[in-house]
Amino acid sequence: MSFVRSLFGELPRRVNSASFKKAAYTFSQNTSNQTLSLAPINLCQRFQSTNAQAAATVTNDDEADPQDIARLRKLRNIGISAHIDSGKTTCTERILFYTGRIKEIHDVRGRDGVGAKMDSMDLEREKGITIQSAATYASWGDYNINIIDTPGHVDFTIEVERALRVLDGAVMILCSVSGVQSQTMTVDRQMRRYNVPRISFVNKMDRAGANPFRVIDQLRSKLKLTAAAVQIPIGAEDQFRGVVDLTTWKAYYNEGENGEVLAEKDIPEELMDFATEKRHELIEQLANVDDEIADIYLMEEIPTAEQFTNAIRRATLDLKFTPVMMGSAFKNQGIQPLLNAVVNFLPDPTQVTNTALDVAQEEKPVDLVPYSANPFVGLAFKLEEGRYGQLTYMRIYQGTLKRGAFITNVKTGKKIKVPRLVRMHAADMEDVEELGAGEIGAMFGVDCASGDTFSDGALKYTMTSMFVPEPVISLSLSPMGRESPNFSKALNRFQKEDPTFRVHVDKESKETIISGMGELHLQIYVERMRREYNVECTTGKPQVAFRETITQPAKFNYTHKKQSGGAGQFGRVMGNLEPMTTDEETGKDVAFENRVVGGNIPTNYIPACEKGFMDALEKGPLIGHPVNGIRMVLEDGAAHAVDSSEMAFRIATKNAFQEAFNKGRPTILEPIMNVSITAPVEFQGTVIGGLNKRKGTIADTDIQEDFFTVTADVPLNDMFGYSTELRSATQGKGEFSMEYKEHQPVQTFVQQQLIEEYKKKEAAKK
Ligand SMILES: Nc1nc2c(ncn2[C@@H]2O[C@H](COP(=O)(O)OP(=O)(O)OP(=O)(O)O)[C@@H](O)[C@H]2O)c(=O)[nH]1
Repeated sequence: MSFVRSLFGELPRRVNSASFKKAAYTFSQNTSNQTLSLAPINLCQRFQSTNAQAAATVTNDDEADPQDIARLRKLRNIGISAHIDSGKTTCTERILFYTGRIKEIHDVRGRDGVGAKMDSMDLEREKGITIQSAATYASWGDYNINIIDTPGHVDFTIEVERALRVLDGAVMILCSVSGVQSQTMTVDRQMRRYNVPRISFVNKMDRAGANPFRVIDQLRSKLKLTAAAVQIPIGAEDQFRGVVDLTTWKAYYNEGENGEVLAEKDIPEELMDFATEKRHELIEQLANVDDEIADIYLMEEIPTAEQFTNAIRRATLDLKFTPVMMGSAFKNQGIQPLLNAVVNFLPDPTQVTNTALDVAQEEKPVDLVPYSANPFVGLAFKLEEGRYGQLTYMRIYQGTLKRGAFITNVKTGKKIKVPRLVRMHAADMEDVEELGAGEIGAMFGVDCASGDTFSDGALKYTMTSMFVPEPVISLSLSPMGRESPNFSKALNRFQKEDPTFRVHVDKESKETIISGMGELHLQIYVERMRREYNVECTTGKPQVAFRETITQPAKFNYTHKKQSGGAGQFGRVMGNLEPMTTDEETGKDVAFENRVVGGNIPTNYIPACEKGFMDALEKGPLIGHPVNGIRMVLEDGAAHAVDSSEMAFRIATKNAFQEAFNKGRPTILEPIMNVSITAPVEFQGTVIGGLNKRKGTIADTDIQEDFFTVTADVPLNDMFGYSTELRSATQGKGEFSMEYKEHQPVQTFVQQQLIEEYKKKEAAKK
């Protein structure tokens, strides 16, 4: 049973590929910076898809403003995702430097104490990790690139999800030594979920043990991607000096103090054989996914640079191929060629079909048509508390967003004026008058929740929601000293910003409980509470987010009666409790169904029964954790002409639920984490022994050079204190990461233990 739910379920977002053969790209080579500029093309086939037309006045290039088309062709919205510490922030920093957006390079945890530009939160700079994704844009040649730097730590997965939702393409960064790591797999799943075309960048080519071809093998074997190197390295490890581009058949070296000069030279003689072999491999891989290259391959010819580029672009957009680039961000190598790859191989906004649901037409899916002349539709994909109030990040899917214009929040129907519009550059911003279709920017002073869709007011479109994982851990939280209104203000703000961060007040203990994706996730909010809202808090012990459910159906027949003295109470409910799997369409795994006929329970009491059901879900009978995976079917009942009331039926249903629950072979579910550990091989036995002790199920082990990687499924409840154990078991040389996999029933004896503990706790309260 899956307990990961999306709010409204997912709609496919796909790259429109069917028409690529007809709408072939023609490239002309621009030798100065090696980017290939796109000549005008006719893409009219793309939007003659079945359901797109309603909202668009402009549906194809022939009708569109040529200037708008030219702007769109030169626009890229990309995300940079990877396993933690692979160098995303460092890469982004270099991109900003080479594109002239920043004048100096400041490294992550750099000695200059400035920190990377993209890590703008104090906490990020201190910890050297990226927590919030920051948006920025850069110009490369005459291309505009919007970049979202995403965090790598699993606790911040929602940030990655959000970024991928609104981006058209992505760069997946891998470490040349560690290759495909646990988080790479998470990112891979996310990219597949949102059909995001990607290029791969093997970073840290300067590190000892760097081997990009081993990484490519892993992309093929572990992620099942058709991947091939578009470059080969010149020199290795600390002798790494540049790359040979297999498509242009030239060598490129970064020269100058900060690698700002990209020198093009002939391929060194000693690399000719290897380059030829790898070019052959590239052709072979492309031939498998592209007809034009297949023909060339059969004729034993070598594609021209243009043929290569067109084919790589086609296959990448078609999600059939990932080109692999390589370099060292830290040593300023290979970043300009990566930028060229971004503009050459990743789609512009018109090449990605984004779908919305038309609320006015029973949520019929409609394709959005990204021309600026069309009616406005945009998605608020991220909120941030900025220096000047709430900052709302917006992706414009069609139409134009103008400062001073009125737009409507489709969910609430509220019309708002856009007071201020900016383009983001990490914590800095630039005011703009308008943003066209396909752009990403931010608005000030707009009250909304993350995930809200805005339109011109006439269109009632809602964009598909984002995949929101269930929280796995919770903490009790209370402000130290005097109550401050800032406490609840901060909690409200954080919940609006982050759907994986949840807050509720335990009805009995009156404690505020926060839940999220991991200890670090929650710690960061506690810390932000202190720094940004001046509220110091104490926290309870982290608790695993258990769930309760039943495994077999059970009948209920319950009468709530209090008819002696004063106003009486009477309500009788009869029916069934049933186990329920997640409904694919709604994403829900709890439901209340009313099948009462003949008015045995008057219809005006049915909502009260449903409320009683919702009350019961909050606190399960076994250990007081929320109940999931359950349907309550109300079939019959009875009411009393005088004594029945909403309250009586609400109580009756809640009690009926609890009674039936205990008859339905109830079970406790716990979050199982997918844990991945890497350490030197000499510690393999100890590490695996440790995992066994923690009830881990080993899924895979892999040895590379002197390191082994083991992945295992381990109950989160058994992972407390693991980082300390791993550190001492591996002399500080082991690393681990974990990601939520699913909720699964706990073992019988664990269930007994948990119930005993809960009973004791409850008894102590009395
Ligand atoms: N040797 C070497 N180190 C690098 C390279 N790129 C980044 N690093 C280092 O790797 C560490 C992590 O780099 P970041 O850029 O913070 O990585 P990140 O992926 O953004 O990290 P998170 O945001 O925390 O996930 C830093 O100490 C960098 O200096 C590289 O090309 N070579």
